[in-house]
Amino acid sequence: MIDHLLSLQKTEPEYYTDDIIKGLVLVLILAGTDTSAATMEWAMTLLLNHPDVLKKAKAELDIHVGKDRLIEESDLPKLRYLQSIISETLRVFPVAPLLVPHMSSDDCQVGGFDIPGGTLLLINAWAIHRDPQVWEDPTSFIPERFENGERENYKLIPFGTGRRACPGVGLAHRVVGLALGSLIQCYDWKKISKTSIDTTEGKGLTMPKLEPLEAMCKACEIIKTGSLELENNI
Ligand code: HEM
Repeated sequence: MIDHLLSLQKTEPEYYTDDIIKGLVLVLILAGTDTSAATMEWAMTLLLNHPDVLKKAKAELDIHVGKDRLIEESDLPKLRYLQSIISETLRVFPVAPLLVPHMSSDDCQVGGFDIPGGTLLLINAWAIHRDPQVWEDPTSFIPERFENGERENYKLIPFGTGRRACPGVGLAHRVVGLALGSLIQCYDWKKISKTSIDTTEGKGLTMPKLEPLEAMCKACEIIKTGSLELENNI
């Protein structure tokens, strides 16, 4: 991407100054890292609290990737259950619960309410995702709900919607999918205590867990075979 911006600098130097390029790269790092990392932490927490879901995800990986090689980005479209886990995690714990503030550029109507131009608008995605009139059993973690086509627009908006929606949505799904898939494929996971892991939300720009996740893991055989395979390919 930096290559692309630098080549644009050659054709439009008055716009693509070093400062603009630095700003673009900075915003991608700021908007893309904590959000993806926090989503991973919530996903692992939910999986540890729902071992049946974790087992089903591992079985899906066994079927579509196998035990002889590590998961690759190209496997992701086949891993529908893993994708449902990510969607369900983002539904229950959207890491940008109020999206980002928007301002109406003109007088408009939203949901029957008259909004004057210049009004600051906040969208409570967290509340929409947990609204019992919109979702059945909204506080439960049920990735299966997405297997039945539960994907209507405006019900699930962890990335916002419309022309100011998150431009990193595709990258986020790939990064979280690959990282989460790798953690599930390569390790056997366990909680550190018998009780459920606390899922209280803390405060922060991207909604963190109040208590950072602690868990135990044991490396699986695939770590050895997968690393050997990687070494041979280098
Ligand atoms: C799980 C991961 C992520 C979540 C939940 C997330 C969520 C969001 C949300 C809610 C917004 C505001 C949308 C709105 O205004 O209504 C946003 C904006 C944005 N995101 Fe993401 N994001 C994620 C990952 C990423 C990644 C990986 C990148 C790029 C590397 C990225 C880049 C951006 C940028 C540049 C904006 C500002 C867009 C604009 O104002 O036009 N995000 N994101």
